[in-house]
Amino acid sequence: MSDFLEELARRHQLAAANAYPATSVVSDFANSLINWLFPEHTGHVMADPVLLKEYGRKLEKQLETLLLPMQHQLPEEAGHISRAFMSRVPMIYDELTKDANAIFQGDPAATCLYEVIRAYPGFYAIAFYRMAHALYELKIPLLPRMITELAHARTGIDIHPGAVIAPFFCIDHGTGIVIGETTVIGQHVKLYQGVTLGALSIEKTMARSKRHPTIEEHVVIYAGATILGGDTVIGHHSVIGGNVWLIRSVEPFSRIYYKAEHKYLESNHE
Ligand SMILES: CC(=O)OC[C@H](N)C(=O)O
Repeated sequence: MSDFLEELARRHQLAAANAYPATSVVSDFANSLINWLFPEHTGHVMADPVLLKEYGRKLEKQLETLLLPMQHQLPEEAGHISRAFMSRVPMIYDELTKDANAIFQGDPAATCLYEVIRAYPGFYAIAFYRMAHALYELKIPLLPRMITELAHARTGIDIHPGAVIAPFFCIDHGTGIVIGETTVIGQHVKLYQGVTLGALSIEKTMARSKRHPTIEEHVVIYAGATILGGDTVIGHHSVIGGNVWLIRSVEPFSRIYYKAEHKYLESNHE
């Protein structure tokens, strides 16, 4: 056998030893959970409380089955983690209800909550993030990242499951938003498309440090702003303008705007 094929054989053996669930199985679980909590999302309604309870049990079993192949990498037994996750679901629901309301209140174009839940990419990305964050806190490897990447692929909104985001989080439009692993966001924060809450390009050895900014409550960040660094704190009630590049902290109630160096040229030609 050629060296190349031997190399591939080693890779496949290693992959078999690190058995993670198929992406489609993870996607099915994540979407089923959202539909259980918010039937508006797909329109698949289960009004009977008995059915709802059964569905909850089914989801718990589904998560346990999904975790079983990776049991040797889990801090606790798959069934225990699955139960622990399901006990957190009411809190996830509460936070998502607040997020949906914040999106509805924050966007004059939203006609009703149903529209936000059914059609808004921001709601979908936050829902997947909140689910992934709960699994991340339970120290489950890879799975949380798979879940946020499903939302990233669908919405263009990239939220790392490690970020800590308080409720009443509003994302309007959202395409191109990036929120890094150690970001902290307070209540009632609103982000527009293309915002990056990121890290400076630093050594891999700094991986466990706080690398991403802290955004205090009631901050609005307009399209295309880039805010970087673990020591960067955006004080509460600040407004950060579009295309701003910020790698330092700003006081509460700040107004930070991008000042163009070149004026637009106006043509007099007809
Ligand atoms: C969001 C971002 O800029 O992240 C940079 C890099 N992935 C890190 O986590 O440090």
